[in-house]
Amino acid sequence: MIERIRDIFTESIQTKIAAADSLPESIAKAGQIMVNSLLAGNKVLSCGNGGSAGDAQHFSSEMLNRFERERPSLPAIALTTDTGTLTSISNDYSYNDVFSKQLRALGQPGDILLAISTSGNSRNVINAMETALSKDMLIVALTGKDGGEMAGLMGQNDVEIRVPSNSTARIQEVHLVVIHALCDYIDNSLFGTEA
Ligand SMILES: O=C(CO)[C@@H](O)[C@H](O)[C@H](O)[C@H](O)COP(=O)(O)O
Ligand SMILES: [Zn+2]
Repeated sequence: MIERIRDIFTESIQTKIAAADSLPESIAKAGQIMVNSLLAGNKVLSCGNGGSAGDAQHFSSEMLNRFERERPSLPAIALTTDTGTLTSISNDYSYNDVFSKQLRALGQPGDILLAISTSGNSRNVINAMETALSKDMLIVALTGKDGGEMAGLMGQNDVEIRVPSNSTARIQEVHLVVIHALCDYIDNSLFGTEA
């Protein structure tokens, strides 16, 4: 068991090293479209299932509260948090609609959808992306594996950040680093560079 535990750390580190090689350009592009959207008075809406729901909320907390420095609150909404809305949309329509139905009400042209799925194949996240496209929002997709169906839905100005791994857990671990890198990009762009 000790060896298994060591292997988990080693795999996580190796996945992060591979991601440090392949992802910085797409993370910078995603950070810049988020900055442009925030400067235009827009916001970031985030969604995902399971561990990715936690990631969606982690991102919105860092926007609404703070990341690593004192600065004004930034506008973000996690679509994963309102149990009344989530249960009633699932009950009356379908779990596939839980994010897209909220987005139809809350999404504005120029807003960003942060769509998080390790497989790229979660139907409710895909439906949210289709709604975002129909509302002239931009999409930042955090994916893994082969990008799934989500990879085929990206518009010209959208950004997919695909973690080079086939393991859901390892992909999630890198998604968290990506989220922190996006927060760092946003804070440094909007409020000045910090060491
Ligand atoms: O956290 C984990 C496993 O590490 C799970 O909760 C995982 O997030 C769930 O199986 C999700 O439903 C997977 O969805 P997705 O990442 O493929 O979109
Ligand atoms: Zn997990």
